[in-house]
Amino acid sequence: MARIELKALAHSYKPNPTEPSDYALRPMDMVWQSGRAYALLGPSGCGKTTLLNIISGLVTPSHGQVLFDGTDVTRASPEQRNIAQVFQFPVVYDTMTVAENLAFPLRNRKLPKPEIATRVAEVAEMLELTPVLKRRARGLDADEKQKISLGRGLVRKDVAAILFDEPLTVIDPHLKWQLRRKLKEVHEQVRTSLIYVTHDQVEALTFADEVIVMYDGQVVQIGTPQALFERPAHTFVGYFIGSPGINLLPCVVDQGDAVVDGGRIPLSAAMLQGVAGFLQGGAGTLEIGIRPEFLEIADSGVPAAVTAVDDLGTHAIVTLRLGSATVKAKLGEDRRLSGDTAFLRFPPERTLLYADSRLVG
Ligand SMILES: Nc1ncnc2c1ncn2[C@@H]1O[C@H](COP(=O)(O)OP(=O)(O)OP(=O)(O)O)[C@@H](O)[C@H]1O
Repeated sequence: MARIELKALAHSYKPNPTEPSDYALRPMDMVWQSGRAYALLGPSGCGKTTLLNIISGLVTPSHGQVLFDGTDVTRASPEQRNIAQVFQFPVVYDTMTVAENLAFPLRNRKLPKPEIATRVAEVAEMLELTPVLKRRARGLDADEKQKISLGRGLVRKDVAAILFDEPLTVIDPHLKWQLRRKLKEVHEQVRTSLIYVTHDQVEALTFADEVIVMYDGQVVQIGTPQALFERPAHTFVGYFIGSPGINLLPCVVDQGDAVVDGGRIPLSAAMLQGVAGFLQGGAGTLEIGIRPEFLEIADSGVPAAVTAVDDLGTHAIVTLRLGSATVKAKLGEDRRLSGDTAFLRFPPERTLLYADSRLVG
């Protein structure tokens, strides 16, 4: 397995890019540590597949370098980089048995037969394919075929990294959860470097040691699932991760408070210090961010009109109107609301400030 480094990497599919919007990937520097599981998360079109294909060698970047353990592989093929890949749709040989399919990458590398047999048995066991090992792939359903693809990705121990491009898309929803857990377990056993592309936050958060969130051709945050939830570095991360997403309220800063439409929210010294330079610039957008989980309904505070309460059994989502903005609060089942007006408290340690979409302080 390899430590993967991207140096001043950018990519445009256009021959003469000039505008930032001409780039599928904007300039980035990044290090992927050996042996970790990364999820590449973002909406459709943000550049995930382009980045994955640059790491694998299927696409040569228009700018910058890719290094594997310090060696420049920018122009090397996937075979030369020693990468295993699992795609969205199963890649299996229908006329071969499941065991032959799993053995294929090892036979290609001319491993001794006993070693191949042992490894195939191990991987089949991990993915619960043992009962069908002797069956031809042709007769199997899409779920089992994709498990074979996953197995072929996992079977070689000597790969630099295994790259997955939305591998669970074709899998039946009730099996997805199980396979995701399985992949995590397998990773804990093999500790190969894994990069897993998905647009599904649950998939990313349950699978990865670290999640890389992409938006509009840029990496906007790299962090543990907890960090992405508690301190989104960009408003997009706050909105994309969590359900419902983060509340964002346009504000101005006045005498140490954020003034929102409807009330004042005290800011910490660190936030005020962080935002000072931005305020001197005089232009741009400031927003208060708070997760629905952390917004409190108290006996006093910023008044807001309750517009809806959705009782979801274990908790309720309360929708409130604050000036011209709408906010949501997640309440435990022990909390009850009385009346049409609620008072909102913004706990300082949970309240975030964003300047032009970037976290301040
Ligand atoms: N071969 C190509 N030629 C030209 N433009 C491309 C090509 N492949 C991707 N793009 C463009 O590059 C941008 C990033 O696409 P990419 O497929 O990397 O995003 P993604 O995040 O993987 O999206 P999805 O989840 O839909 O696959 C998009 O605007 C897309 O239209």
